[in-house]
Amino acid sequence: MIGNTIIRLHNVDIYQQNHLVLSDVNLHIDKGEFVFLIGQTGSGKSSLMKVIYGEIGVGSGEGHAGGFDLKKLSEKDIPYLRRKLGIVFQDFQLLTDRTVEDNLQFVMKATGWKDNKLINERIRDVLEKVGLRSKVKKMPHELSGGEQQRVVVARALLNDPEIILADEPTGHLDPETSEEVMLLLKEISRSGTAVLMATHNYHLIRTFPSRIIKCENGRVIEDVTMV
Ligand SMILES: Nc1ncnc2c1ncn2[C@@H]1O[C@H](COP(=O)(O)OP(=O)(O)OP(=O)(O)O)[C@@H](O)[C@H]1O
Repeated sequence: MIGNTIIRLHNVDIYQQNHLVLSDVNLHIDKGEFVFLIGQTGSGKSSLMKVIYGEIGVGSGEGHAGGFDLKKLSEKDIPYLRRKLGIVFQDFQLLTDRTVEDNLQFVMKATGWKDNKLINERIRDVLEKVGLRSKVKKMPHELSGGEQQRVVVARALLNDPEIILADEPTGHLDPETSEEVMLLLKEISRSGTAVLMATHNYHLIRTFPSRIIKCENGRVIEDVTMV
């Protein structure tokens, strides 16, 4: 991949089973960009993200993410691709039976970290970034919804990803807490990690003007202007 490009899809058709969800997708995301992904329910936002993290294959066209050629991706490449992507999805919440620290440690061990000293340092670094250093020993139920979501963002940052894929990260949060999480994601993009955030929350889109990509009628429209 050339220069600062993190994600590049060129003429890609995206299928769920045998159903063509999005055709002829062209998408380009650079280092440190913040991009909203919008579109009605069922328009293909999650499917697009699944292509980027290797859960749905690229058939026609070309796709690159985090330095990987998505067309040539093998099963054994997938964990390495995912280390370059931070994933913040609603169906990937914190494990409720262990502390914040143990949640983060669990992911690190699963992604190949071995040195306990480095693990502890990294956990404290990412919690510092999301403003939750003091909550390291707390159980998820001892945190507010917004704090839990910030821990999920911290977990996504553990492997210093090139991009965070966030699918409705504020879906369950009240307006004020949604803005807090949004500010955090914006700050993360300013520090160089791109963010692709699927949302239905037009208030956030108006409050935090950013580049917008839309899934509509089986197509991806790049650079939509909102009024
Ligand atoms: N596992 C699956 N098998 C078959 N079809 C699926 C599967 N997952 C999604 N689809 C279909 O693919 C289309 C796009 O779904 P997708 O989840 O990508 O939409 P979305 O824009 O993310 O929706 P939402 O805003 O509700 O999350 C829909 O028609 C959906 O029914």
